[in-house]
Amino acid sequence: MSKVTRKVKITVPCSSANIGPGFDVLGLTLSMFLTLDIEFLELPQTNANTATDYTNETTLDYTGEGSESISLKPTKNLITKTALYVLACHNIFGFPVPLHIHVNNSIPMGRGLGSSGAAVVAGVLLGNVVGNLSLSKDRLLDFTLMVERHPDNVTAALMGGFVASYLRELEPKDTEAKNVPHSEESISIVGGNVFTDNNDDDNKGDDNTKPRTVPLGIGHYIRLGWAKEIKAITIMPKFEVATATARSVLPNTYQRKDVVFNLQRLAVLTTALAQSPPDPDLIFQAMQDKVHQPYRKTLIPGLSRILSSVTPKTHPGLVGICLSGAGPTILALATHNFDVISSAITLAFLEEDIETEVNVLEITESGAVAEEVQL
Ligand SMILES: Nc1ncnc2c1ncn2[C@@H]1O[C@H](COP(=O)(O)OP(=O)(O)OP(=O)(O)O)[C@@H](O)[C@H]1O
Ligand SMILES: N[C@@H](CCO)C(=O)O
Repeated sequence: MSKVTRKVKITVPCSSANIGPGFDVLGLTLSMFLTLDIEFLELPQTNANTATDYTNETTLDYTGEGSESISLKPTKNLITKTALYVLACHNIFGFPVPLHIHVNNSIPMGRGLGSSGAAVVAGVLLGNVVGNLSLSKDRLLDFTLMVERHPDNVTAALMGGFVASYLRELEPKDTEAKNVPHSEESISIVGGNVFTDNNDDDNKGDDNTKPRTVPLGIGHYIRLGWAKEIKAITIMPKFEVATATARSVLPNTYQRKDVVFNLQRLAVLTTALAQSPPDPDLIFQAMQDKVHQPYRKTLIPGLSRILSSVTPKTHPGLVGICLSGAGPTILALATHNFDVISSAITLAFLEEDIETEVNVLEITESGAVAEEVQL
């Protein structure tokens, strides 16, 4: 057994994105977490002076959601390959010390609760800690946004609370860099450099020994107010919808009236959710959407019926209802009557032969944190 020289704990909250009309804009952190317990192990005496890459000596173990499917290979796992990418961007190729990382994940995958965003944020924090990079939170955001290009989940998971964000438009040379891992496709890392699994030919002529420079200030965000009375009920169907699939059903162009519909509601919603006491009728109407939910109903049986039949009038206590992220989870925002509201949605899914898991979650103020743990 190698001696443990340092311990760090990383905690990242789950997140619900879009909140109705705020497609790729709004994110809200909720009290369900991904944690990493990282042990730094003593360098082996034999090669302490020569070796610099301890990726192969780094081990992962994993409990919780995804324990049966997630790769424990540091070069394959989304958390560790994101960390390796951040290190490579700072000319550190591979983990500079052997690590043992225990991952405990409570965030179900492919359900619209930001599991991939949390994994990416955890990976960026891991790279920052292991490489002693001392990056600011704003700079950490740049790296997360290179890996997950829609900012809603990752910005909320990193910063915490109810957050609106947008991306600076990037040059094609930045977005096409082949050494950037992507949270929504299969990739691998060879010798500290990242390649896509799918087509090795894509990498020909691309110099992967030189890390790309990550542009500064990719993401911009603002934390919004949240009325303390409003809690989040998540009604999570027991099937997955990959974000990539849920994005593939969306159109490439929209009619002006649909865009205006969403913009009007989004502007009202960002303030309405901060007002105390909340106005259910205003919020419910402001959470309507014509940009993503109508197209995703083909992937989620019962979605249209649930969104139109559970209202503040039929279910007092409800203030708003929407698809959480890319789905299939339904996010019901409510001040009281949580059981009645969640039962109605559970029943509607059961009528489609779909079982669900219900949670009443708090909105977390704090985003991702990395803390030293006393030995
Ligand atoms: N803890 C984790 N460790 C490693 N990989 C993870 C982890 N969590 C998620 N992933 C990866 O992310 C994928 C799920 O990402 P996807 O974007 O499809 O769903 P989601 O993030 O849960 O949903 P949404 O983005 O709508 O909130 C998983 O299949 C897995 O590849
Ligand atoms: N805004 C994203 C969130 C999912 O990650 C979407 O709806 O596709």
